[in-house]
Amino acid sequence: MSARIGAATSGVRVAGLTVRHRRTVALDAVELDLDTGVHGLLGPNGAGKTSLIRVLATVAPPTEGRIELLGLDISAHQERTEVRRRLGYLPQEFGYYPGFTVREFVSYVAWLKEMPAHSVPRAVERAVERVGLAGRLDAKVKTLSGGMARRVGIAQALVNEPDLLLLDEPTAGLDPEQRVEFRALLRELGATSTVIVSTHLVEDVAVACGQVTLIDSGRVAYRGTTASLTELGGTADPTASGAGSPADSPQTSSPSSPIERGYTAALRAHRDAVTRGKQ
Ligand SMILES: Nc1ncnc2c1ncn2[C@@H]1O[C@H](COP(=O)(O)OP(=O)(O)OP(=O)(O)O)[C@@H](O)[C@H]1O
Repeated sequence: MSARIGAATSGVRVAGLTVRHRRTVALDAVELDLDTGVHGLLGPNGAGKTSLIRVLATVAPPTEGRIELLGLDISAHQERTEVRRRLGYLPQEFGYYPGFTVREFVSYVAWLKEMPAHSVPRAVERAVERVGLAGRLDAKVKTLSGGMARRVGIAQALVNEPDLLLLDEPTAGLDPEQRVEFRALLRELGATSTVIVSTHLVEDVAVACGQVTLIDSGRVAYRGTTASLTELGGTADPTASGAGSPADSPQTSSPSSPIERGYTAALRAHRDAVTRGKQ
């Protein structure tokens, strides 16, 4: 049996994770250690967030590196199968059979997760209730609005009460009221599970996440608590132009909020260190 990265039986342990898409290095020797709680994954477009979530969801293999999820080594077939039963995953774009109702679609995912048949009907109703769609259980998914379909995507990720929940841009398309409710749901889930949320909305992180990981050009640029990133923003120069083009800035309703300044300051410090290292 291969040596373990850590002794923990929960959370995420990643060592030397590299992901290449042809010649593009999407992740470059990433080290991560995440435990129970809600973890925000931030970073500019193309930073490598989706590549990371896809590898953690076991839908894409790493090019190099070791990954332990819930104490299990996902390079081993049996352990990977066990992890898949216990994780929930919302991809950035998810597909469904057009003829499925919400109930049928979420039940289908429960079946894929090999949940005991007797527990499925109640689990499906509970997951759909949690995303505020109880009244639409028997509606066809294709008849729902984009935001509602996104919530169905969140429901399918929750149906097995996962120990590890991976959400790629879950709030994209949600209206403000739904976003507020969803962030409360995230906090509730993070009390007992490891939840990783990739988002462009700094408010998602500020309100729902205890910890932040900032990725830039495939590397971890910052790891810390949401409070420490906000604090970093409190000491940063609010007039500083930041880490680069406006596309580097996360979306926020308050462009000069302390956490956004913290994001920009952390990114700039990381890039300065990378430049110094090259000199
Ligand atoms: N299938 C692919 N083939 C080639 N390159 C890819 C592929 N998928 C991703 N990439 C590249 O890998 C890098 C990381 O992409 P990734 O989608 O992981 O970033 P991201 O942080 O999720 O971006 P965004 O915030 O825009 O969703 C980018 O340079 C991207 O162009």
